[in-house]
Amino acid sequence: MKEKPLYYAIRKMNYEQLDRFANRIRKYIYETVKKNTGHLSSNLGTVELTLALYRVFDPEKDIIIWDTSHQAYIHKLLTGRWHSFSTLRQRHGISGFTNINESKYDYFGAGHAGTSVAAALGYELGFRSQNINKNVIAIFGDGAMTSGMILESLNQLKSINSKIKIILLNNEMSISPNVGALAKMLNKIRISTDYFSLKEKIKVSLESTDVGQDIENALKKVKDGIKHTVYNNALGVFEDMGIKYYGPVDGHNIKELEKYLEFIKNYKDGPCILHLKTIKGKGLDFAEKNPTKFHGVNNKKTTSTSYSKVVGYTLKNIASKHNFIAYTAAMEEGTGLNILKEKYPEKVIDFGITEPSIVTAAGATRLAGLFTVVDIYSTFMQRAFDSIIHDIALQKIPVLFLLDRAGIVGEDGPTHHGVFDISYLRLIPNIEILTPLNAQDLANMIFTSFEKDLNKPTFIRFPRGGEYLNVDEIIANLKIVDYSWKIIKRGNDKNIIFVVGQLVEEYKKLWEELDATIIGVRNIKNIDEHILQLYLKDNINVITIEENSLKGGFNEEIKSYILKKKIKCSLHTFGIKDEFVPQGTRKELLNEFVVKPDEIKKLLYSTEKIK
Ligand SMILES: Cc1ncc(C[n+]2csc(CCOP(=O)(O)OP(=O)(O)O)c2C)c(N)n1
Ligand SMILES: CC(=O)[C@@H](O)[C@H](O)COP(=O)(O)O
Ligand SMILES: [Mg+2]
Repeated sequence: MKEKPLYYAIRKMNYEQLDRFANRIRKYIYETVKKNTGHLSSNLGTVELTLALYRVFDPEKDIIIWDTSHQAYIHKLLTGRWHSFSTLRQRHGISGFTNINESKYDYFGAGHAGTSVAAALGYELGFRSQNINKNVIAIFGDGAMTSGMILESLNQLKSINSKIKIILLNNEMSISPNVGALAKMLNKIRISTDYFSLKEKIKVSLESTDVGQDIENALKKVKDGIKHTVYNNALGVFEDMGIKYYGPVDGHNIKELEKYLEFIKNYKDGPCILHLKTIKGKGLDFAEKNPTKFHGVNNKKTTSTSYSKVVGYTLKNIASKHNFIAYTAAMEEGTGLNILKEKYPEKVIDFGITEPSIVTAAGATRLAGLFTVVDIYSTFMQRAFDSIIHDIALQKIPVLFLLDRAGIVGEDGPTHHGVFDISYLRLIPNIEILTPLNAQDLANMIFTSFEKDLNKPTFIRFPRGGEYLNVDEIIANLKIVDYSWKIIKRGNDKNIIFVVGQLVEEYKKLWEELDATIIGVRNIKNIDEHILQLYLKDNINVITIEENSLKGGFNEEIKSYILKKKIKCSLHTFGIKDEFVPQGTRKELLNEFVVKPDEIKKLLYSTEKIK
């Protein structure tokens, strides 16, 4: 049943009622993400803004574009998804991000950071050519602001005579604290305005005394200094680009927000930006104190050790012996590099959400003579495709790439599944793609890369998830390994199953059940000719299973080998068809879209299995 949007109702509320409603929203979001997983701190920081925004602007007519959109839950609640929000991030439920197929109020889908201003510009240019007059608003965080895409788009505003309205959410945080000069500049403005409100308070209580007067005078001098150096810088950056600057404004004061939103609504001379000071995690004490921990809430009470942690501990161990730099793109915690950083802060470099720049920089770091690691989620590495080809592979620079979250990620859904990397890497010459079979194998491959050094760019891909293991044992058992494929189980040689990477571990019970020979694939580009010669024969059933798109995937290596050698066998390929995988739990999606245990069994045990 279609729900009535709530944004009409909030226009009738007084400020007291709005405050109460804001609390109710916070509670609902918290209860939902606790149950379903999801993004907490960022949404707690946009409650008042979204309420004020939909009292001043009209989501029916005005084009409102949320960057990344992990903070757009309140937008969803107000635009007809209050009840269905209980299905957030579940299979067939409401997406954790904006999605144009979910609601007409979601004007642009997102999930990856930095696209909002480009999308706003595109809308504006499209409307302009059709003489349609609409407000177009882009909302992005201070973390997203430092991504190349936002900066490239801001650079265009004045020259195309844009009138878009920008809202900048400045909470000093990406997932971890923000990095870079722009973040520093914004933070300075926050401090200066905090100073102004502090000054007002002091003034009231001390004004009447002589001491009070002295402090007041001293503060005035400081204020003038700050005003000059800080405010001018802030205005400078935006206004020099031709963007009218308003702010900074308390992003949690609805009345104040409305006043400034009216300003930007009525500003018609060009592009403008409203700078808001927000608090990540606002309203829930534990989230305000630890916004990074509550950026993403995971409901799984698991004691397994994530592959990211295995990476962190392995690198930490290696760091006692090897000099190197590990680059991250704003994902220190997610990638486990925080573990390395605790002991070796100088070895971890966070450039923020700048994946292409990081890959290029890493190539040059390696040319400068230092072993270099780049640790980026598979889905975000898509942004760096040209850097990989043009800057790394073409020059054959031996950087070690760790592709975290390669495969199905689960509830984040189609924007975040890392199911294209085998395809987008397989076509690039000069590189190695490794697919460890389990946590120990992952640690060993990293260890080997350092001990033997690399002779070409090397990508190690591993999924979201982990194993029940003791990290100390993994570290104690580190050893140099080769990258050949492994016979996991010798069974019926008429059924040969090639399983790529960690699926060997995750589905080990299934492999035990099957009447088949199971081969663990640990290297995608250098196929193991020895194994293929031994096992691929006429009149057998061959199955490949990979957590990647079938187009361009590992299966194509086997297919071309079979064709080249003219082997007369049947080949069945399991992996992702030509489609985007929806959201759901990792397990349900793996069973439905990748491994499909029932189909495999049917294939092996059907009488017509060999064609
Ligand atoms: C291209 C890309 N890289 C990395 C991420 C992971 N990521 C999601 S949200 C986020 C932090 C964004 O910070 P900000 O825009 O300031 O939003 P906040 O959470 O602080 O409200 C990051 C790094 C992403 N979504 N897209
Ligand atoms: C919004 C975004 O891109 C990230 O916050 C992502 O949801 C992180 O997911 P992990 O929990 O896998 O680190
Ligand atoms: Mg932020």
